[in-house]
Amino acid sequence: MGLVQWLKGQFLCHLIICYGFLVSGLLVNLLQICTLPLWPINKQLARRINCKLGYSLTSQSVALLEWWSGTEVTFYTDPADYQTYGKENAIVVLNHNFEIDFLCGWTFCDRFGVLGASKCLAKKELSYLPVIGWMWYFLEMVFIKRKWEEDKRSFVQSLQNLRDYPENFWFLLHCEGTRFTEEKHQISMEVAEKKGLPKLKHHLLPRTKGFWVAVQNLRGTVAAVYCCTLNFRNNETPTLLGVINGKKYHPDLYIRRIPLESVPEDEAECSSWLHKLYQEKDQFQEDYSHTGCFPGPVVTPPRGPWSLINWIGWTCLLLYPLYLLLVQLVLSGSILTILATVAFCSAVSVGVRWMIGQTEIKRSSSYGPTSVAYLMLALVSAVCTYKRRQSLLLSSRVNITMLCLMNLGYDKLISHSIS
Ligand SMILES: CCCCC/C=C\C/C=C\CCCCCCCC(=O)SCCNC(=O)CCNC(=O)[C@H](O)C(C)(C)COP(=O)(O)OP(=O)(O)OC[C@H]1O[C@@H](n2cnc3c(N)ncnc32)[C@H](O)[C@@H]1OP(=O)(O)O
Ligand SMILES: CCCCCCCCCCCCCCCCCC(=O)OC[C@@H](O)COP(=O)(O)O
Repeated sequence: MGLVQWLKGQFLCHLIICYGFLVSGLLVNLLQICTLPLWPINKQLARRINCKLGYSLTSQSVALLEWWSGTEVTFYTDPADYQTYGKENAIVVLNHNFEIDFLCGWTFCDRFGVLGASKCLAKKELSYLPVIGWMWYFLEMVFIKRKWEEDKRSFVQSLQNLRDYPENFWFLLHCEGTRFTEEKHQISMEVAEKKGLPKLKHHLLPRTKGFWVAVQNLRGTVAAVYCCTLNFRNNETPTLLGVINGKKYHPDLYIRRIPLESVPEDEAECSSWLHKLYQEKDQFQEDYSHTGCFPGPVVTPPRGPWSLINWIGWTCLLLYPLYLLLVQLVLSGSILTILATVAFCSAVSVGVRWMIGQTEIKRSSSYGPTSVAYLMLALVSAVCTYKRRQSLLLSSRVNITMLCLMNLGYDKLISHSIS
């Protein structure tokens, strides 16, 4: 292992990275608050400033991925479509299997100059995330509780607000609504079976309402749907901690541009259209698992220097006061100052570790399969692991129990808990 690679694994380096991200993030949040008085006077200017501030923070993670870990996303796309990227608004549909899929998405945004303005349909919990979540609030991200009756008004309103957005933006939708786990996949395929839809091997069944509402409300604003399919070579399971440790991953991203006019307006037709799209995406993933590549030529724009320049700029700016503080600390020899510094470093480290935890699939929400069905499956897998020899017998027993419950009229309860 080279010296540089060794350094990338050191806690002190991680502490400096996290300190820079957290403190610059809080400063960005503060500056965003300062734009509040500008909104009623010049809303478009306030939005543009927020895009720049957003870029300044988000691009740090792009720099971390591209320059620190050396991860290079390979883009597969039609060269004719490539010409339009970054020059129009788009709805992006992306699979949700990996802990760093948002980072790879940001790289794509950065390469085409839409990183500061990029948006997504995100679960409400993410809006409370310090630094990132607070920043998103000012960038007019759309947050939902994933309960349609409670969401529909604010969802439509947030989409309508984007109609006069002053910068080109991409609006990311993970139609699966949650990250892929084996349990969720199993339940989701039971729903597919009930609905008479073909089973998917690599995706959860997409939830179609959000996509339809987004398309309907953004017609005339958005020019196309970008169907994006992400996978990693050699069955890599990338993590944000891996990236921070300087581990290099090999993501492949296949992008297809679909003009918005070809998406049906009628809700039922749009829903079938999306299901068909996911069946195609599933086939791409299946082919990828055999061939190790996506269809279409590789067209990868070169990585730009700006994310790195911005990152180095912030780090230098913030390390200087930290350096002064440390010198002061050594000179003073005061136990109180030393304790305060240790407490501060610990808080930074714990805070960022907690944020990183939000990206981990093992901490994924129980959205989708819940209560009865989910608990049953969890129970089955736990028991199966513990008592391997009896696993077949037990799982079939639980399946029989579920069938009995359905026959006893608990069908509604089970399908409600599934949804
Ligand atoms: C590569 C390029 C990248 C570009 C990047 C650009 C920008 C990046 C910017 C930021 C990056 C940040 C990344 C952060 C990511 C955060 C992502 C998230 O938070 S994902 C979670 C939130 N998002 C969603 O949930 C979106 C998907 N969901 C929907 O759209 C839903 O429709 C909904 C709006 C939430 C409403 O859901 P609801 O369930 O109420 O309604 P639906 O009609 O859709 O579904 C009901 C329907 O589904 C059936 N059902 C039941 N169980 C299941 C199941 N387990 N799976 C599938 N379907 C199920 C149920 O029977 C109902 O059927 P029916 O209507 O027939 O009765
Ligand atoms: C220089 C940069 C340093 C970086 C230091 C690390 C900082 C930590 C960054 C935290 C970034 C947080 C971005 C959160 C995005 C998480 C997206 C996500 O994966 O959400 C999950 C939802 O979609 C679905 O939720 P589940 O139902 O699966 O539950």
